[in-house]
Amino acid sequence: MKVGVVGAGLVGATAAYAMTLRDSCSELVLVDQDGGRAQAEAQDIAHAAPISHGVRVESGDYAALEGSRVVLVAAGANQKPGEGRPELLDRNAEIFRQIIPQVAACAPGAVLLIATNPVDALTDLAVRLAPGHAVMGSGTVLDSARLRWLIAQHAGVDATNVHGYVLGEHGDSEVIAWSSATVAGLPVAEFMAARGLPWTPEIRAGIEAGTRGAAASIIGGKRATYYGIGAALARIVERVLGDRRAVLTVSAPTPEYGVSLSLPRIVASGGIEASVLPNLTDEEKTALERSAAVLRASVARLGL
Ligand SMILES: NC(=O)C1=CN([C@@H]2O[C@H](COP(=O)(O)OP(=O)(O)OC[C@H]3O[C@@H](n4cnc5c(N)ncnc54)[C@H](O)[C@@H]3O)[C@@H](O)[C@H]2O)C=CC1
Ligand SMILES: CC(=O)C(=O)O
Repeated sequence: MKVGVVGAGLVGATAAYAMTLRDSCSELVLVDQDGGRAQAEAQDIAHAAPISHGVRVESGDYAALEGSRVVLVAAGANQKPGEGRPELLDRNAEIFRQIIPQVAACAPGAVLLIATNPVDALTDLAVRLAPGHAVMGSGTVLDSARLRWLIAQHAGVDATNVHGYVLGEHGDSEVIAWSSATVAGLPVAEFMAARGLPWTPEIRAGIEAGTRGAAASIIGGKRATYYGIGAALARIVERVLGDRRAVLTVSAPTPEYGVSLSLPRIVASGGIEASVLPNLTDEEKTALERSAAVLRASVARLGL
């Protein structure tokens, strides 16, 4: 159960660390254009192996990806404070044109998991650059976790007992599917009423803003986000390796919308087995159309 990580920066290394501590795989290989960094990160993470699950952690070149069941791609520029994800598109697309064909050649049969931003457009690009590979982007798995955490904070319950999906773009146009969000199996408003907790349009708007603005807020404070995404990536990898058929809001080409975006998807060993569109209100459907239009414009810039 070998996993490759291309891009051993904050996100790639944190995901590798999360996979090591969670026993997500048996072997990890870190690849980066900065070979010294990949080697140092692999060594540092490997020191956690004897006191966790014994995962073998190494660094290498592209050829070392051979035999990987999943290759996580987290190489490329991240946002500076005040910068948006779309501003990374041209720089990171150029990097993808260099690295994805090498990944595809060296790890035939691997599922490619894209984390680099803007993740939806780069998922579309990776699909074109790695024909025959199953490709998915981390999409709104992180945003859905942020939403669930914020609702849980207000509801006063364990965040794992909150369910809810963020759909569409991993970015400003993302859609919070309130109509299908639940706490302890109840629609959010019903749970709050049952517990005597306030649930006003202002509280809901605050949770939406907290979900959508989380990355900017964290980047403003410490220049990058990596723990939440590291855990999200480890979770996705585990679900693929274990053929778990977990429902995760990963990003993938979506014919109905003509672009890669996030919907709840059943994730199995071969990648995405099926997509499930929750029942949406008319307002949510319109917002999802709008999000898809934003993404189509972004992909058009790449000439795809
Ligand atoms: N999908 C999501 O939810 C999230 C995505 N990200 C994205 O992940 C990406 C990585 O972010 P960080 O790890 O913080 O950046 P970082 O700067 O810490 O790491 C990036 C790594 O990519 C490597 N790299 C650059 N060009 C390369 C090439 N041609 N070949 C191989 N390696 C190359 C660099 O040497 C560096 O080690 C960014 O695009 C960021 O926006 C970050 C957080 C969440
Ligand atoms: C950086 C980024 O995409 C995030 O933390 O959501």
